[in-house]
Amino acid sequence: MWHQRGERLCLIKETLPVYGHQHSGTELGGTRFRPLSFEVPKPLFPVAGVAMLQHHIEACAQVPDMKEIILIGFYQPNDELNRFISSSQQEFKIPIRYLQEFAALGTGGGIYHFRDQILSGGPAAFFLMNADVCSEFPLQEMLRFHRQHGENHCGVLLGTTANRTQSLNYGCIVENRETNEVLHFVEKPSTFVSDIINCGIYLFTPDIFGHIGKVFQRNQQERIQEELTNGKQMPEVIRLEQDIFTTLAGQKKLLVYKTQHFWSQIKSAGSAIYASRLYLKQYHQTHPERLATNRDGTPKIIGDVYIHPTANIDPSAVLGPNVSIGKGVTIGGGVRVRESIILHGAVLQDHCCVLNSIVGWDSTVGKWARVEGTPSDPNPNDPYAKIDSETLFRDGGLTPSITILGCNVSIPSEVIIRNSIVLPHKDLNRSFQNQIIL
Ligand SMILES: Nc1nc2c(ncn2[C@@H]2O[C@H](COP(=O)(O)OP(=O)(O)O[C@H]3O[C@H](CO)[C@@H](O)[C@H](O)[C@@H]3O)[C@@H](O)[C@H]2O)c(=O)[nH]1
Repeated sequence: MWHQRGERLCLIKETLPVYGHQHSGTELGGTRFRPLSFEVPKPLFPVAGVAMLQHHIEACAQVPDMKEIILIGFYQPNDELNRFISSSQQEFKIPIRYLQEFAALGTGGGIYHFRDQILSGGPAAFFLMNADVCSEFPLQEMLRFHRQHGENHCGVLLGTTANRTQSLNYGCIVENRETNEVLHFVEKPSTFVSDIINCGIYLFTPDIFGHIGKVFQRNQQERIQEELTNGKQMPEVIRLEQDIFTTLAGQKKLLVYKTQHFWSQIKSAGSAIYASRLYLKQYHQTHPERLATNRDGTPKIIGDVYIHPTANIDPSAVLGPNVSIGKGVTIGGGVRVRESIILHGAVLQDHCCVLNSIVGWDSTVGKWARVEGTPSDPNPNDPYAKIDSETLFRDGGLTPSITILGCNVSIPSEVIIRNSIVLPHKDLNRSFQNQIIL
């Protein structure tokens, strides 16, 4: 059946409220990503030089017979998203469409709502991915695994190993080690369930919609009742994890494919710097042309560095490791940048130093200034540690984290900005430490 129809499509789901406005309830579309998500929807934020979503799209485009990519969100499409879609279509030679939900329908509700579009063309299976993850996206391996395991199951979940404490922040999967069937699935349990966690990357057959449909019908009764009693209209929210996986676990319907390759969530701005490091490392195999090299008359490069071809960098600057320099950035003499993302149009004046920071679009860092943050990397001594996407505040204070300059911020010469978040369009006149500068 697979080969006869041979059609596949890929969905990348993301809740994309317009520029970080929040929907009630859950953390959606970039609240922990502020102030950067004021300027650009989180999935378009550049990680290792390209939009976060481009990494998903590149992985999909490499799967043979991939026919289409659909992006699902409830964000009003704007010029930036449209430009991204059309340039990606051209570059990767694959149709890409954006489907807008009328409300946040939940991860299962969204795909169920658009099931006719997803199933048009009779796909044998489709991938579904969370937009806020970075991964090597072993899609072809998942496909092989799916084929090897016959036709009874309706989904393959990508799993990875986490340590016991951090596993509680994810969907936890208990598997039958011989058959790889999912025996139990618990979303963010309060006590330890399993060290195999859900990566938010799935391969489904169309049968998944039968299972979502049953939950939809059941909820429909409750919705009608609610409407009659309270006059309130409730959207058809269905959570893939709690409402579908938990029920299907133990029924031989779901399998888990465990990856040894890199994977991380991208929830906070700090995790974008970590994700950049992972992708830059991967470029050695996939895109060596994106990595800067040491040549005469160019800045000194240490480790993995991405530089947009339009950036103007003084040869006496020293960059890296893990640095991404965006379009049109200007970097003066003697500048040092390490573990940072410099967004397009930013200017780093002579001899300034930028460490563990994100410098926003069109911001300026003055001469001899120092912009520095605290990295939020996973514990390097624990092979299964994941990045902690901490909340902004802990014990009444700002959690030490990377420094973020919003767009069009101006840092004067010879000041130090440490562990701070500076909102857009600020003209600072002194040093700051551990502050949110509004
Ligand atoms: N289109 C759409 N997308 C949604 C909706 N709700 C959430 N999403 C998107 O789905 C992704 C994950 O949703 P979250 O609700 O933020 O869940 P999570 O805490 O990241 O946990 C999920 O991902 C983990 C891996 O990163 C998993 O371990 C966990 O089981 C779960 O799937 C994000 O990209 C989020 O924007 C919705 O109503 N509509």
